[in-house]
Amino acid sequence: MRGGRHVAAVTDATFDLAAGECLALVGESGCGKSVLASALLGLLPANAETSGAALLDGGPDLLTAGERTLARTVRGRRIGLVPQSPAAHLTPVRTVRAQVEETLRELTGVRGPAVRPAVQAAAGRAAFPDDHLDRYPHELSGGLAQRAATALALIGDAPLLLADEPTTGLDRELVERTVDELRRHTDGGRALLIITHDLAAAERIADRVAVMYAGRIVELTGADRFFGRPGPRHPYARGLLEALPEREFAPIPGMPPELGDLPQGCAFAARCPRADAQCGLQPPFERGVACHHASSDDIRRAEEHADA
Ligand SMILES: Nc1ncnc2c1ncn2[C@@H]1O[C@H](COP(=O)(O)OP(=O)(O)OP(=O)(O)O)[C@@H](O)[C@H]1O
Ligand code: NI
Repeated sequence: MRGGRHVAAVTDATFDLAAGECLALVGESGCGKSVLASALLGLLPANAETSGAALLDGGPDLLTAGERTLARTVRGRRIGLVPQSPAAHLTPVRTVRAQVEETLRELTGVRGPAVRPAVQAAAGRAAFPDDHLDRYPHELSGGLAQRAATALALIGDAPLLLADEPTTGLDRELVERTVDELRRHTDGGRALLIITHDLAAAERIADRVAVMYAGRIVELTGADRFFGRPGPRHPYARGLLEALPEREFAPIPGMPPELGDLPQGCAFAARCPRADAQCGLQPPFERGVACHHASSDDIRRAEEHADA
């Protein structure tokens, strides 16, 4: 950034995603979720730098692949994207129908009289109403723009679908419908990375959950363990769950640190009830969690279970 300042938007993110699997990426606003997803598609802003590698099914490294490769063979075909701000990604001067038609022609080869029913089918997958297909993006509510973007992203049946907050602006019933449709995407061995603030949606859809905090994945675990027993091991991940209205409804005190000014050690220490001197060192990510106290927590929780 200006003045030589750097923002560590994503650091040491390591994960895999198997065919047929859904991974939910959660964490509070600004922790780097969208940057992580954008990096996989070569859609980072021009001032961004990456290192490391991202491999999809033996293809080229997505982080170093050229714009031509990404545009011709990756985006839409190998990796679908439901963008976080659909209104900004839809082409403003063309109707939803025109955009769905173009995507269908490009990705499925459908032609002639088959196009019209194919457009309706594609719209229907994302619960986009037929009678709004001839509208322009600016004529849509936020929720409808979201559904149009989801319909477009599903068309290619790409082996990997990235869905960045795909349920923003939808009511609960539509959230569940959308989430179930996205889950169906994983049938037949396709993978789904869903980014969401909505832990109920994550619980409904995910096989595994990755929790990000201040640019790092701090916990990565099975959804059953995360939402059920024994629960998350990282204090931040536990705090996220406890903040839910249907649980403790207790917000995590304090604010996340500035990504341009991160502490040396654990970035959550300043807000963490368990923090001690050890936390001045960056905890390694080991066995699914980055916390110096995770293993003592496991023991304590096991003891509590035994008592109960
Ligand atoms: N190219 C850039 N230059 C400067 N800062 C950037 C750049 N890209 C991302 N950031 C910063 O990195 C941080 C992470 O952003 P990101 O959009 O990934 O968060 P997020 O987890 O998706 O949040 P939200 O839940 O609000 O969508 C933000 O603070 C953002 O301002
Ligand atoms: Ni985001």
